[in-house]
Amino acid sequence: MQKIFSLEGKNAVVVGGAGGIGQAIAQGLAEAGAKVAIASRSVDSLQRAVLEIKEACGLEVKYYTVDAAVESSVEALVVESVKDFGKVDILVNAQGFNKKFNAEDFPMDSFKQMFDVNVIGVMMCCKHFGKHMIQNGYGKMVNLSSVRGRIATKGPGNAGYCGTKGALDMMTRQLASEFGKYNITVNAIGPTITETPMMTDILNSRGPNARKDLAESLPMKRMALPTDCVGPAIFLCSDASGFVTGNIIYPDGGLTAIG
Ligand SMILES: NC(=O)C1=CN([C@@H]2O[C@H](COP(=O)(O)OP(=O)(O)OC[C@H]3O[C@@H](n4cnc5c(N)ncnc54)[C@H](O)[C@@H]3O)[C@@H](O)[C@H]2O)C=CC1
Ligand SMILES: O=C(O)C(=O)C[C@H](O)C(=O)CO
Repeated sequence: MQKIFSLEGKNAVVVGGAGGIGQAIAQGLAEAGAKVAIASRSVDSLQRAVLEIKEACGLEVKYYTVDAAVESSVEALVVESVKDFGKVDILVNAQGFNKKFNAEDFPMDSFKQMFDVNVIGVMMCCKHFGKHMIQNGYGKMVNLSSVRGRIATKGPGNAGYCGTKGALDMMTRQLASEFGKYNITVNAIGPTITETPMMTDILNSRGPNARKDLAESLPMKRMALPTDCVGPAIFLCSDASGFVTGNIIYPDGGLTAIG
């Protein structure tokens, strides 16, 4: 691997790293040379992910439990990971979920829960890891947004999710604006629908042709995989992106080009 893409000597925490896109990114960062920890709510899923990463690439990753929607839990994650690693250079926020309801029936508690995790949870991680990175004079933050932060769905149900990802995009730009002077970059990755646990039920509910139709609708004529986010993540976590901040990269098979 070219040296500017190497993550040797860097320590990374991937929140929401026990499955789906976060787990793929955690493995990718480890393979690029970083020491990696994944953080999520369930010990079982964390231990399963640690094992899967070890089996896939032979590398060990640490794990921490965190509820990223609870500020004291995020503060504890920062304290623990800094104690274990000495410093944290890279933060990936891959936590998030989607609950779909028609707008006219949207239960407001579900709407708020999405904001608690997808926006406020990300802000709390950027805030508390940000304090630590400011002291270190170095940091790379990557937030998992979505094409849904930029283009709405044709069908109903996504008012809450689109709202959270649009807010996340703008928050990412503002954090980039504030943290730039501390040598901290803040960027986002905006995938299109990707085959992960978050999307399984949604895709199954759309019938047997859902995946084929989805693939056909994209210029690149295939469905997105969690690994499609790995290259963008390594770029945004490495010195290769030294002067890139406040940006969103779309591993979307061309959807936003035609959307
Ligand atoms: N799968 C997809 O089609 C797309 C996903 N995304 C975004 O990518 C990110 C990852 O999504 P997926 O891998 O698909 O989902 P996933 O459900 O496979 O993974 C999300 C992870 O976040 C964790 N998490 C949720 N709430 C948390 C909390 N309060 N504290 C700590 N961890 C929490 C979950 O336990 C899970 O491990 C999310 O932000 C999602 O919105 C964006 C575009 C497309
Ligand atoms: O686009 C949809 O339909 C969705 O369900 C949104 C997904 O949850 C998503 O994250 C696509 O980016």
